[in-house]
Order: sequence, then structure tokens, then C-alpha cells
Amino acid sequence: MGAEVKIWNPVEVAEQARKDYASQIHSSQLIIDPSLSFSQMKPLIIKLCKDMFKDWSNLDDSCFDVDKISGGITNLLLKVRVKDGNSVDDIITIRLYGPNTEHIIDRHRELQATKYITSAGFGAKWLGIFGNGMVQSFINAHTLSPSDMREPKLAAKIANALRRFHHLEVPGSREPQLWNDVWKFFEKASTLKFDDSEKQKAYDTISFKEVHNEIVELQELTDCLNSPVIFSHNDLLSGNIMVNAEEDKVYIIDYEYASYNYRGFDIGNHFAEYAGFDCDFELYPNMNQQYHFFRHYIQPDRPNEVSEKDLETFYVEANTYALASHLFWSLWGIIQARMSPIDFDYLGYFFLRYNEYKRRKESFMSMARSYISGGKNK
Ligand SMILES: Nc1ncnc2c1ncn2[C@@H]1O[C@H](COP(=O)(O)OP(=O)(O)OP(=O)(O)O)[C@@H](O)[C@H]1O
Repeated sequence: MGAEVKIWNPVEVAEQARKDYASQIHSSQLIIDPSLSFSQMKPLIIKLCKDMFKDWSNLDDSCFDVDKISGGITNLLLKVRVKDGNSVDDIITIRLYGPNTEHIIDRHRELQATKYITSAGFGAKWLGIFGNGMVQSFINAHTLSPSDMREPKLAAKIANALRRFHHLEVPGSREPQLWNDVWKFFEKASTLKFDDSEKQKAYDTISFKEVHNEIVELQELTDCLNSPVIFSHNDLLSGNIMVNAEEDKVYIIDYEYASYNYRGFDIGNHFAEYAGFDCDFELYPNMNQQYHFFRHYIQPDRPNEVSEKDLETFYVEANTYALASHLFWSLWGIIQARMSPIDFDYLGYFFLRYNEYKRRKESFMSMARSYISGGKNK
């Protein structure tokens, strides 16, 4: 299953991180095969913890409680509670990379982003690295559902948190990655073969010539919008937002796709995620809901003073780039259908996202053209 691939040398990465921040990142050379059953994996996870955190190396195995955290569809998230005799237990999360995810995720880019994002105080603390994954602190908060994101108070908080995220300065390439990534996905997705004949049949119905033309057309159009390039999360779905209501804190987690990118893409992609993995696109936010979000993104202190002109600019950007989000994740779905062992209908996901692209294309593209030529969008 291609599971035992070491992505990096963990010791070197940890050493570099120590130099970069003067903070200690623990490391282990171990690799855990994510295709193992949970009961087979458990003792290996305990071994990993002991190898990585020297303070725990002499603890009895019974001091470790290992559980799965559900929610994601790319990696395996584990929670380890360690009772070492102190009154307060330690809790960590172990993110075990899904097999073959190197086809869709640039792990070195993710690592670079994670270092800077976590040291700026977003998300969980980065604690350690091993052969095919990383360890972070456990966030004591609840994960949002798609319908939570529509709730006005939460939408305002998310907008404000995303605004702060977009102000991050992360070293490395500042080139927006959207179209590089879309074309990379396209090259991969259009040249696959499936062992499963049902999947192959469904795959054969996809016109990659048509998809190619759609990408070209949308790229040309969005280029004319001049959406600012910022440091972008690129995957702000409900499962990647956690909220601790008591502390009034919003956590943006999971930086697998983070890169410099177009502001409109990050916001439009977030709106597309109101539909959830079930792709109930009736839940896509209407203009009022979007304007509420923009007001709190643009001017969280004085949301009612945001100009109509700014609201219109954001509206055109977000909805045109929401189309790009459909293309991006539909191509991702095809690749995952071939590469991922996770039980999820990724090919079905392609069709849902691509059909939504086609359903919305005319109205959003004509709005963008009218905006670019100086007309009104409504
Ligand atoms: N540090 C953490 N502390 C507590 N819970 C966490 C932490 N990191 C992730 N989770 C929980 O685990 C879930 C899955 O995590 P994550 O989104 O990173 O997985 P994923 O497989 O990359 O997901 P996807 O690809 O669907 O975005 C999250 O929705 C959240 O509920």
C-alpha cells in the first residue's frame, strides 16, 4: 500500500526547527504503517511516544490511552493521554499521514507552513516529528459542523480569525499556488487507471478535454480580478475550525494545503464548504450571509462601516474563486479515488463538485465579467 515511506529525516527537521525558533521539537525515526488495524497499531503508537518523548520512556504501557479522533478524510488522527503519576495528564495528538497522500500534498510545504503558523499562535502547538507524521498538542475545543459556520456570531469570529491568518508572514515562495496546484492535479487525474471496473467505468465518462478548457477559461477570468495574494489556508472547512466557547477562542487547524494564494480563493473555498462533504449546495451562503462575513473580515471593529464598493469587490472575488474551488477539489477527488485507502466515495465527490461548478459557472462568470468591465454585479 506504499505505507512505509519516510517523508523526511525527522532528526534533521527537528534540529533545523530548534535553530529556527530555539524551541525543542522532539523526533523519532519510527514509521507507523497507517494500514494496520487499530489494535495492531496501538502498541506501536506507545513505542513511538516513548521513543520521541524521553520523559515517558520508562513508563509502563498501561499509562498510555490511545484513541482515534474521527472527522478527517485524509489522515489518521490519534489522541494519546499519558498518565505519568502527576495530577495533570498530558494529552497529545498524533497525525499519521494517509498512504499515498504525497500525490496530493506537498509535505515539505506543509511542514514549513506549520512551523510558522503554530509559532504565531494559531492552532495546536507543534511538538514532534516522525517518519510519516507529526505530533501536536491537543486542542480542548469542539470541531464545527457545516451548519455551525452559518451561525452569524460564529461566522463573524471565523472571518476575524481568517483575516489574522491572512496577515501571516511565512518564508518561502510568495507565488500564488492555485493554478500550479490545479494543473498538477489535472496532469495526475487525467492519466489514471483503476483496478476496480466500476470506478474505471465512471472515470471513463469524464471529459478531460472539457475540464481542461474550463480551467483555462476560469484562470484567464480570475487573473483579471487582481485578487490580493496573501498567506492562505486553502482548506477552511468546518472540520478544520475548532472553537472553545469558554475562552472565546477560534482555532484554525490543518495546514496541509496552506500556501500563498488569492484572497478570493480562500474565502470562496470556505463558502463552498458550507455544503459539507455531502455537498448540499443549497447551504451555499446567500449575499446577505456573505456580506456579513466580509464586514467582519474587512473591519471587525466597525463592521457596519464597510463600503458598498468593498463588499461588491469581495462578493465578486469570492464567488468567482468558489468556481476554482470546485475545480480544485473535484480533481483532488479523482486522485484520491485512485490513491486513498479511506472508505469515502471520492469519485462521487468529483461529480458533485464538478456538476456544481457547471451549475454556477454562467452566473458567477458573467457577474465577474460585468464587474471587470466596470458594470454592476446585480
Ligand atoms: N490538535 C488537535 N486537537 C484536538 N483535535 C484535533 C486536533 N487536530 C485535529 N483534531 C480533530 O481531528 C479532526 C481531523 O483532523 P484533520 O482535519 O487534521 O484531519 P484530516 O484527515 O487532515 O482532515 P481533512 O483532510 O478532511 O481536512 C479535526 O476535524 C478535529 O476534530
